[in-house]
Amino acid sequence: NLKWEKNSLTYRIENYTPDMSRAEVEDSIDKALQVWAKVTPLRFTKINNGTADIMISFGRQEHGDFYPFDGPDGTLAHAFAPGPGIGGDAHFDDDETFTFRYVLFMVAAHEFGHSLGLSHSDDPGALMYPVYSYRNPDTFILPLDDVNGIQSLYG
Ligand SMILES: CC(C)C[C@H](C(=O)NO)C(=O)N[C@@H](CC(=O)O)C(=O)NCc1ccccc1
Ligand SMILES: [Ca+2]
Ligand SMILES: [Zn+2]
Ligand SMILES: [Zn+2]
Repeated sequence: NLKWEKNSLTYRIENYTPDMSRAEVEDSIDKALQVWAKVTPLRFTKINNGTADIMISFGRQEHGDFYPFDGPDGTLAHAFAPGPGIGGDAHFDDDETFTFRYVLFMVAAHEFGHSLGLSHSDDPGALMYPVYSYRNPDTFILPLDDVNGIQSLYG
């Protein structure tokens, strides 16, 4: 598992989805990062220009890397393991509707698990389980499998 060799990470939201207001997108992203910050020494700082460790963007189909998206459903997003350049970046498929069908907070929390070095879990209750399942963002508690995973890297 590749991991970040520093606890203070920057992130930048490069563009927004038309599905939600900018404030809602920023709030979802912030809350998704706090899920991981709560159980590690990691701290996240938002920057509004320049290159951040975790660059966050919405795109559809071919969007500049070798992993084109696939239209509605299927792949919802992908993120790259810790490292320079594209490492840590998270891309969200803008052909998804990130409000009703898929809650951005849930997808982002999962993607940031990858951005921090986690791969998929075979525990169906885990956030890092490969398939999306809705959980209420206001009452969401990071499952133990994910806590163990992230603390094995940054604990
Ligand atoms: C092979 C990768 C690129 C599949 C991709 C993924 O896992 N991204 O992290 C993805 O979008 N997976 C779908 C499920 C699938 O394509 O079968 C998904 O729901 N990912 C978002 C997710 C998964 C679990 C919890 C919350 C969100
Ligand atoms: Ca898709
Ligand atoms: Zn991409
Ligand atoms: Zn995933």
